[in-house]
Amino acid sequence: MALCAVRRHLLKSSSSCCGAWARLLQRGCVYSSVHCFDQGEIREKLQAFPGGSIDLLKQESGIAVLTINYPSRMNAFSGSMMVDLEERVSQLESWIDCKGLIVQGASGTFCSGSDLNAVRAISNPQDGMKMCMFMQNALTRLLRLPLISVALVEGRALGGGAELTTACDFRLMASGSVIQFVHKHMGLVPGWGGAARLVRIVGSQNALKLLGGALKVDPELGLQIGLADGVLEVPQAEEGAVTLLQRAENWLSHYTNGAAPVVQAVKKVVLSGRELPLSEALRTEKDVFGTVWGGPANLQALASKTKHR
Ligand SMILES: CC[C@@H](C(=O)O)C(=O)SCCNC(=O)CCNC(=O)[C@H](O)C(C)(C)COP(=O)(O)OP(=O)(O)OC[C@H]1O[C@@H](n2cnc3c(N)ncnc32)[C@H](O)[C@@H]1OP(=O)(O)O
Repeated sequence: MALCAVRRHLLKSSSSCCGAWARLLQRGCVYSSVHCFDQGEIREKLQAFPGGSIDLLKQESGIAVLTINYPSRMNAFSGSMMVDLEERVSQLESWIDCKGLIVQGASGTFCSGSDLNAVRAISNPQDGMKMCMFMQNALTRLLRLPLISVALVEGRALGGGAELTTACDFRLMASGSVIQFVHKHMGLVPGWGGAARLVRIVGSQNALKLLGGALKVDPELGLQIGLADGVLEVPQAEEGAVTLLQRAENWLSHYTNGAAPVVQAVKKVVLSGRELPLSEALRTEKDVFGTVWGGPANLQALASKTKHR
């Protein structure tokens, strides 16, 4: 699959100082034409299943909010929403000032996975695999964005919705929420990359239990096994109360405060440490270090001569 223009730009700009990072970005597309994957063909097929939207709000603060918006279907992913998601990820890849991202569902629930009406219509193996490859590409690129992302789980995250939570760096669960990999109940396993990412988050033993038992993960269990990074109380719906989203932004701000290039560099070095072989990860770290050493934030910190406690 030809790299989109923005990733070509990123590769060009980053390859000059960060060849390994460029290779990691290039890996952003798990599937390409060499895997008989035709992005245009599957996009067209998915567009045939309309409904809902994926809304993106980019804020001055450098924190964006991505909303899975199909309340009448408990925020299930229609085909056109899968295409929307890929387009929003492309927009985020070209957002130079990005620092953080909160992924949420509309109307008090997260996401109930694929739209079962669409699933029934593309239930043949070929189309199902193409949908999986499309979503694996999109969610891998989401996880590899040079920003710090949080899935804000309110209500239920089921099936592909549970997989979407694993494509974020962190998961915040609202009181009473549930993350459930229901795939086994449907005679399936995750297909959007959720199993591969879940093993890396909670370990293979816990992943086997969550998938094998289609266990309901509530906030307490989520914290216990490391799937949840925090629990947020659902605020009373009274005038002026701090909203759940504001609480999530406050939580995220502890990791995204500071200059955008530095926050982006933090994610890049962690990402390469997690995904690249050690020598390549070290070279990437050196290259990324070179992009911030002597940069505005570094020079300002040195000039301030404040003693950091
Ligand atoms: C790779 C993974 C991917 C795949 O294999 O393709 C999947 O994700 S498969 C889908 C996995 N998800 C599910 O199986 C969840 C199905 N939904 C439910 O279990 C329930 O709807 C709920 C989410 C637990 C909510 O239950 P409840 O509060 O009782 O509400 P309703 O069931 O009445 O739902 C309201 C409304 O929403 C429609 N809905 C809900 N989920 C989906 C969905 N995934 N696809 C399509 N439509 C969905 C539901 O049909 C209701 O609509 P109406 O009947 O028209 O009111």
